[in-house]
Amino acid sequence: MRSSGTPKRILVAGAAGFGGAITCALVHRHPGLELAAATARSDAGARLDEVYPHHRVPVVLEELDLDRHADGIDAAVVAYPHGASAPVVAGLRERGVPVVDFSADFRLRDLQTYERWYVPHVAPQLLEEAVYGLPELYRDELRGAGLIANPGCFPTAALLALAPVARAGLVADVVIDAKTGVSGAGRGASWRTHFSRVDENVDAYGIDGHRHLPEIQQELGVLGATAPVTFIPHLLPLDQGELVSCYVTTSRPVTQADVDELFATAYDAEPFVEVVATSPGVRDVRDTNYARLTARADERTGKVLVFCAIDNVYKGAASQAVQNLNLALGLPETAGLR
Ligand SMILES: NC(=O)C1=CN([C@@H]2O[C@H](COP(=O)(O)OP(=O)(O)OC[C@H]3O[C@@H](n4cnc5c(N)ncnc54)[C@H](OP(=O)(O)O)[C@@H]3O)[C@@H](O)[C@H]2O)C=CC1
Ligand SMILES: CC(=O)N[C@@H](CCC(=O)OP(=O)(O)O)C(=O)O
Repeated sequence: MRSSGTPKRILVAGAAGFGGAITCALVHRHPGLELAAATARSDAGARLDEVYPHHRVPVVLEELDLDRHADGIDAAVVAYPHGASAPVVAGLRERGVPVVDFSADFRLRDLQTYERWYVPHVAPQLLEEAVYGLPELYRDELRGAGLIANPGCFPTAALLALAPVARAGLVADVVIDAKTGVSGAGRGASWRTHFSRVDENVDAYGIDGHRHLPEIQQELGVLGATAPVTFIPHLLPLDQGELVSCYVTTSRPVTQADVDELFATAYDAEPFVEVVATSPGVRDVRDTNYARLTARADERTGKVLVFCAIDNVYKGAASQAVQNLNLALGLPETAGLR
């Protein structure tokens, strides 16, 4: 770690992926950070602005060499898929490097739950030190953290929508109806995300259980809500953007004034959560670190309805990682993000 006045040097591993590339762009333009190196496999040797011209980051992608790349850096972002991330994160932690991990490898505190939904864990010894990287819930723990598990995109939106009502002990049952663009699936093409299948189409997926369900349940549990959760994502013909519509059956009657007070108390001081009166849309938050939400007490049904829009690759991944880096490295939380 170097002196506090100089820019903090950041390694981005997995820089040729959607999330990694945006992280490089955010770090490149950040007043307090410097892109020390960006690594990739298939695109190694190419410049990032050849792979993604619109990000305009003229850095040459290199093959990851942990000994070389971990030397002289202040932190790393690992933007790999789950399973591939854990060994690299472990290697960086062994070398004393603070890490923000994009994958699910360190999000679930219970090893058995992780292995039930994902793959056998190769670095379970690090689970205990990992901090769940949702700054609105874990700000104090994120300051100076060594390992940050950046949340999934759906859990980010759903937890921001539900935290005020969960904390108030109001959740008796909740349905989370989520919509996402295809960039959430990463840069690898598949039939599921093929233009010819997605264009002019909408469908639900993960209806027998999506891997973000245990993550949402874990964090709602920390907030005191252990009620049944139904979570169903839908794929839309969008590139970036995510909207979660949450239908909460409440444990006691609530008025709109109650709901307004809960959300104002939770978010009035939050730099990246906008509580608005009108229905938020994904365009309202595109390419930003903002979560934009509205909450209603529905007098006809007695439910609380909360709608939250984020950009899945920004607040759902890359810009949230930078918010977390800012906290971990002692920089202003909003630096490089507005
Ligand atoms: N896209 C999104 O909206 C969100 C993504 N995430 C998470 O962020 C991570 C990255 O996602 P995203 O950027 O979308 O994914 P991409 O598929 O676009 O990028 C992942 C990158 O990881 C690299 N990679 C894949 N497997 C390995 C491996 N075994 N070893 C080393 N590198 C590997 C690939 O590198 P190469 O191209 O060089 O082969 C690829 O560029 C994932 O964990 C994802 O779940 C989280 C929230 C939202
Ligand atoms: C469209 C699409 O496939 N979206 C992804 C979102 C993944 C994500 O963003 O989160 P993780 O970091 O947990 O992978 C999905 O539903 O799995």
